Order: sequence, then C-alpha cells, then structure tokens
Amino acid sequence: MNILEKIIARKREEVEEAKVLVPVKKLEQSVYFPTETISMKKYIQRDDKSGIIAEVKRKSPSKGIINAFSSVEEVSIGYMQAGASALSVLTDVDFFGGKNENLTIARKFNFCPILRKDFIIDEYQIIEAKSIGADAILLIAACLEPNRLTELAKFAHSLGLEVLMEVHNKEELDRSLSEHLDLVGVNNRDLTTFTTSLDVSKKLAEFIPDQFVKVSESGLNDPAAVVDLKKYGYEGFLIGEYFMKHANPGKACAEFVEQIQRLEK
Ligand SMILES: O=P(O)(O)OC[C@@H](O)[C@@H](O)c1c[nH]c2ccccc12
Repeated sequence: MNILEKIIARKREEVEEAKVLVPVKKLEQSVYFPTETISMKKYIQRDDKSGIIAEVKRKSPSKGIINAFSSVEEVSIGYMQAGASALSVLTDVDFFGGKNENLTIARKFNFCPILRKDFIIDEYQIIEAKSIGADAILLIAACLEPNRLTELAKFAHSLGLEVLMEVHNKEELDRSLSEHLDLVGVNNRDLTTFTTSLDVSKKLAEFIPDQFVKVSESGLNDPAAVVDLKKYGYEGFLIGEYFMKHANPGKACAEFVEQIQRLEK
C-alpha cells in the first residue's frame, strides 16, 4: 500500500466511527450550519490580496513534525494580516496532526474563506466541514472515482461550500473535470513518492479550462517562483511548510508577500 492508500483506508474507519459518535443531526445543530459561506474563488481573485492560501500544518508524512506548538489563533490571524487571500486548515489527525477544532478556531478569529484540508470520501465529511465553519473543501482526484467526485462536489454545492479539486497529472485532470468545481489545484507533490516539482504546475496549466481558478499547491518556498507561476495563469498558491517551519509563520508570510510585491513592481 502506498501512503495515499494507507491514509484512505484509515479515513474510511474514522468516518464510520465519527458517524456513530456525532450523528448528522448533531452536526446540523452547529452555529455554523446556517451561516453563509465566503467565496474562496472571489477572494483569490481580489486585486488587493496576494492569492496565497496559507495553511495551518503541524506535521506531514513526508516531513514529520513541522510545527507542533504554535497557536492556531496567532498563526491564522498572522496569515490574514500578512495579506493572504484565504486559509487552509488540515483536519486530518493521524497523518497531519490536525483536528477539526483548529478549523473552528481559525473561523472564530478571521473573516476570510477557509478550506478544510482533509481526505474527503463521504458526504458525512462535507456536512462536518460546514458544521466546523469551513467555506470550501478539497477533493483529491487520485482518491476518488470520477463519478463519485462529481457527486461529492454537487453535494458540497448544495451546502454552499466551494470545491477545490486537486490533480497531479493530466490523466486525473481529464477524467475528473466537470462543471461542478470552482477551483482546480495542481499538486506539485506526488503523494505516492513525495517528490515535488513546480514543472507539474507549469505543464498542466494549459489544460485547465479558464472557468476555474487555477491553484498551484505544495513545495512553494520562493516568491520568484510564485511570480513565475502567475505567467502560466495561476492565481492561487497553497503554501504550508515554508511558513509553518518558521517560529512566526505570519511574519514569514508577510515577508513572502512583500517580496512578491517587490518583484512585481
Ligand atoms: O507544505 P507545502 O509543501 O507548502 O504544501 C501545502 C499543501 O499543498 C499540502 O499540504 C497539500 C496539498 N494537497 C494535500 C492533500 C492532503 C494533505 C496535504 C496536502
């Protein structure tokens, strides 16, 4: 089993456990359930923002512990003050050291779109995403049959959540594209081998139809690379590790944004 298969196998167990522990009826009682969501697509396209989707990421299967202790409140506020367009919060517990509560903390302290970063395979997790305060979900093409992905995307829309579909190659993109998506993310990291190359984003850009906001994900640690990727049509940039490995992730994000601005002058 590769790591992605391991994560999905565990996720199936987790979701079944959660359905018993917190039934859907309970999720629907959350204060966030009736609230309107904030469009990530719109925020990424705003001229006064950087396009950065800044991620709260404590650890990962490829890097181990990145930042175990910094407070989600401070990090998320720091990111938004730095000029990030949106937040991404990992909620996977076992492999990424996240939790649902982290997203809710980010929600309490920020008015901005928040992506629930997890491995979504079931409608239950989408209802849960809404109940913890998310505005958008991630659907990973490598983990889902195309018809199932479309079903889940439609379900997310029925709850007012936007959908970022993640692909890593042209085959995944071609088989999984549908009108029911809002943003398409190209993961520069191969989730089965962990090798990262920005060429993946550059190669796939021309095949993503213009109706979707293009997002380049992972391995971004250089403002010049972001400026370069914009030439390929990318408007969103999902960055976790580079910010989180600093003692003050918000400050690292602010400096990154300033450098982009300097390069673009
Ligand atoms: O920490 P990085 O290299 O900046 O990457 C962020 C983000 O792209 C990465 O966390 C990610 C992209 N797709 C995922 C799917 C699941 C978990 C995590 C991810």
